[in-house]
Amino acid sequence: MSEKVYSRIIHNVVSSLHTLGMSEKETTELVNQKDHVIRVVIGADHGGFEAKEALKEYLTELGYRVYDVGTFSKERVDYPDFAVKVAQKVVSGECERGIMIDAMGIGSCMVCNKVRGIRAALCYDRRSVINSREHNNANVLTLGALAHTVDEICELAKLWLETRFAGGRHWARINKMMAVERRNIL
Ligand SMILES: O=C[C@H](O)[C@H](O)[C@H](O)COP(=O)(O)O
Repeated sequence: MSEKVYSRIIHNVVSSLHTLGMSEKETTELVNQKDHVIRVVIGADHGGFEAKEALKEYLTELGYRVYDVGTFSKERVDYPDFAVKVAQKVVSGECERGIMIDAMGIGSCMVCNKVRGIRAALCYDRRSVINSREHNNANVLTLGALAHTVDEICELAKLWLETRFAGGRHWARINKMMAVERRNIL
């Protein structure tokens, strides 16, 4: 079985267990087991290019398998072209998480959240990073290169990748959030 298919099955099974009545503690423990991040997809527009290059090196040194979907120069590009690639790698199960950097992080967040299955969070400090993982189970992080130094971007990305979903009361909210998405599709 391919890693992609396996990831999708695990995700669906864990989500269903809570819905079917598994206790919060058991579900959270199971989520934490599967919440181990190995593969991270990163992307950027021209504004985030330099930060993305530094982040790629940093995350690789930390031991992550990093997939870079571009952009690959400072030439002006359109952030939706890269944000959607990041989002697709996450929903396909090829990567557990995605990080997208543009000038302010806003446009990329908007694009990623239009892809079914994505919970993208534009974060701006350690507290928002932790909240986006513990409460919102964000699977894509967007950051603004103009809002941070490269070192800050690396630090925020590391914290985000290491912070686990808290489960518990947040499960019901995530399920309601995803139900909104399903209703919009129908
Ligand atoms: O939210 C969008 C991002 O901040 C973009 O990086 C930004 O709009 C790009 O603008 P410009 O083409 O002026 O560099």
